[in-house]
Amino acid sequence: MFVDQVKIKVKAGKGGDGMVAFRREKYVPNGGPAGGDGGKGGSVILKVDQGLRTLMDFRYHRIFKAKSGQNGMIKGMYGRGAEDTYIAVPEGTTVSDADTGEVLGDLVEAGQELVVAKGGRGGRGNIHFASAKNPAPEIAENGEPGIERNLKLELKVLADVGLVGFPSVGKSTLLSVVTSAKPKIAEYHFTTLVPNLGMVRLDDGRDFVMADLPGLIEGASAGVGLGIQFLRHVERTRVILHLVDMSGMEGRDPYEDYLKINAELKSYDPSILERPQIVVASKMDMPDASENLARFKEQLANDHTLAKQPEVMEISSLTHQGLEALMLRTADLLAQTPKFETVAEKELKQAGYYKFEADEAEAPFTISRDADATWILGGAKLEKLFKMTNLEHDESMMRFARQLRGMGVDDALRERGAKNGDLVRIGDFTFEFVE
Ligand SMILES: Nc1nc2c(ncn2[C@@H]2O[C@H](COP(=O)(O)OP(=O)(O)OP(=O)(O)O)[C@@H](O)[C@H]2O)c(=O)[nH]1
Repeated sequence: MFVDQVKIKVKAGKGGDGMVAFRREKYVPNGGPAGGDGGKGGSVILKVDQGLRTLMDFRYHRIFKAKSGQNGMIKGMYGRGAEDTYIAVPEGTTVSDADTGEVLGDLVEAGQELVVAKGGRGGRGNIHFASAKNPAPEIAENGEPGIERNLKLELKVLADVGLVGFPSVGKSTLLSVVTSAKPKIAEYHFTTLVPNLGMVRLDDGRDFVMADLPGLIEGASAGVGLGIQFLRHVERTRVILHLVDMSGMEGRDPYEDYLKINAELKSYDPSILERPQIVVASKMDMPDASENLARFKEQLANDHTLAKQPEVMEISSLTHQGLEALMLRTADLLAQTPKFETVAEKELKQAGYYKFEADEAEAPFTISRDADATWILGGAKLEKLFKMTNLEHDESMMRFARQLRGMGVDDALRERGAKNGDLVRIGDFTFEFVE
């Protein structure tokens, strides 16, 4: 419950290509190799931004690409590395690979970063391939391709403010008028079977997440009804708005209800009652409301069992009376109340749940055979090597052939029955097999 979820695509930048070039100096007809390396491609990095509370921004922006590195240049000059692309995510975002389901990490601290797609390494220029045997190599690597992956971001939205109160006191209605959430409202109890969550945005720029915690009835803390799930959520909220219906329509005693709800909260976790709580007198547009409220206040004042007198505010979600004042006051209380970790969060942290394994495991090469008898080579490592091969220079191609041999591709082909002159294909590039 309360999980905001979105799928995005990230693509890291390709490394810049290495260059094949030679020194051109006066009086030296054929200088040594002077092709520089390509710069590294930009990575895509997720970073916690504490100003964000939801994954809402991703509804409109789902594809993120980092820039490629610059190609190597003549005179041994390196290509410039591309800048990394940062994606701001809210605190508490869990990141997984949408295709494999593997969890890549939990972003739980301010400023925490997670590299989700590493930029490709720059290809080496021909400077690096010179040897005594081959002083003027026409070999250069292309840049390594950037990693591309589909990610699933999940956010267990933590409510800052919890609405509690008996069924039908007007919790969903209040939530719907002050937030963007649009809960169903109906005239029977337990309309809201899953907690509703909404974001309140104030004109002064402050915002907070408010949750309707319905189903809180007597016995909920003992596991009766749906209450217990919602009580668990209450645990996380920092400010509690306790709605008390002043209409008197349901023939209930508002003061009795108020005490019962507090007793439920207390038996679940006594510390909940120590958090700031505003008693919200609801449905103040109803004829008897003022009278009921006056009596309620009197009862409060005369109750000496209370540790302290609660703050009472009046609203009507129908006429919008008092709503703005209530939201401003709530934001003020939030600003004064520190965040705290729940027991579950502490346990997770102690278990060391940070993972940092965004690197792709490379599959070995694969061999298959086409209908026209062409051998097809595949596999992540092999395809990457191929992409990094500069096809314009025979020597670079020969280097690739050596790399394939080194990986055991030749042997594997021979084992499968490949003969001299058979066609072998990688991607859209075809060549002949030579034993
Ligand atoms: N007159 C009046 N009626 C209201 C007001 N707010 C809510 N109501 C009505 O009270 C009834 C119950 O409101 P809900 O918002 O569904 O109450 P709830 O506390 O969320 O109830 P549960 O989902 O059952 O826990 C509905 O018929 C609403 O139209 C108000 O400010 N004034």
